[in-house]
Amino acid sequence: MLEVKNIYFNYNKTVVLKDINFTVKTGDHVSIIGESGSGKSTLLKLLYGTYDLDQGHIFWKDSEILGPKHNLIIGPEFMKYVAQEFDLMPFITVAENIGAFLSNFYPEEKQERINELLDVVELKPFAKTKVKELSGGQKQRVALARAIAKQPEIILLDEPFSHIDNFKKQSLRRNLFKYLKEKNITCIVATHDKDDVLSYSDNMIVLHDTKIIANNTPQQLYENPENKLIASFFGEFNELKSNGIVYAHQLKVVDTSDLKAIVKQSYYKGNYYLIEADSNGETVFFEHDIALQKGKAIFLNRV
Ligand SMILES: Nc1ncnc2c1ncn2[C@@H]1O[C@H](COP(=O)(O)OP(=O)(O)OP(=O)(O)O)[C@@H](O)[C@H]1O
Repeated sequence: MLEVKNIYFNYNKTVVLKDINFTVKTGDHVSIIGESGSGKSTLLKLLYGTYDLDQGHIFWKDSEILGPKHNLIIGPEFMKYVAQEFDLMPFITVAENIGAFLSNFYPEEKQERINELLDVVELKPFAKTKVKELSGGQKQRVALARAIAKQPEIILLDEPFSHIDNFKKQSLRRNLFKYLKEKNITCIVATHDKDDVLSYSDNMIVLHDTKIIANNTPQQLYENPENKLIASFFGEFNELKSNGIVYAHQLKVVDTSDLKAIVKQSYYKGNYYLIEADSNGETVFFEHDIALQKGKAIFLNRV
């Protein structure tokens, strides 16, 4: 189990994290979300022992994770951290990068392991390509494969798919999170993407204004968003005087209701339209299967 107890941290006297407490069970996946600058990357770096804490303690099982004042080498053996700027060796191949920290003692097993990892990140065709010739997204995939090569007990991922196109992202996300679950590797992901969270995280931690403002299952937070920050992470929403926070897909056009609105704009979204409307000076968003004429009066109800 990972235990984070009452940690405080500042950069040059600017407090970034205050009174942070949470635990993660072995094998669980937890995502950390929050606005840009809310301290997600800093928290991952603290979990890795990159900096000394101002206060508090971090434990993985019985080992305390300590910063550079106490350790010559940053990052404990059982933990891997994939930063936003991945640190690869550009002049050697993809396969060599992935195998760089694997033992040469059993060459056949080493090759098998590299092949397995190339499959997880879908880079088999690039095994012999030099890393300097890869795109940003391909490099990110090499960094992910290298991080899991020696099977850590816990992995910290900072925006792991940020450089990867949508076409590859879906399958890579499935492969990677499935692989980590199968191997019982605890995983902490800092992300802006709800798709990293909804299907794959056991818990979701929300950072805001130096503190944790929510820590619950993604389903619980999605279904009962306590505030606008949480709702906005999941999608387009409204804060209605009568109904509180309501997602756009929860409002439907009906024959009559107390919520009257005038259509302002229809946005094509593929399998639906997002409609922007005005209700007594308040902007309301809802989803509809066809575009609606600007100026049309409609009534909405929460479904
Ligand atoms: N090395 C540093 N020195 C000083 N301040 C820093 C340093 N790194 C980050 N900060 C500041 O600490 C705050 C938190 O930054 P952090 O990178 O942890 O946020 P984040 O939530 O990961 O943001 P993003 O989503 O944009 O990656 C920001 O205000 C940032 O400017």
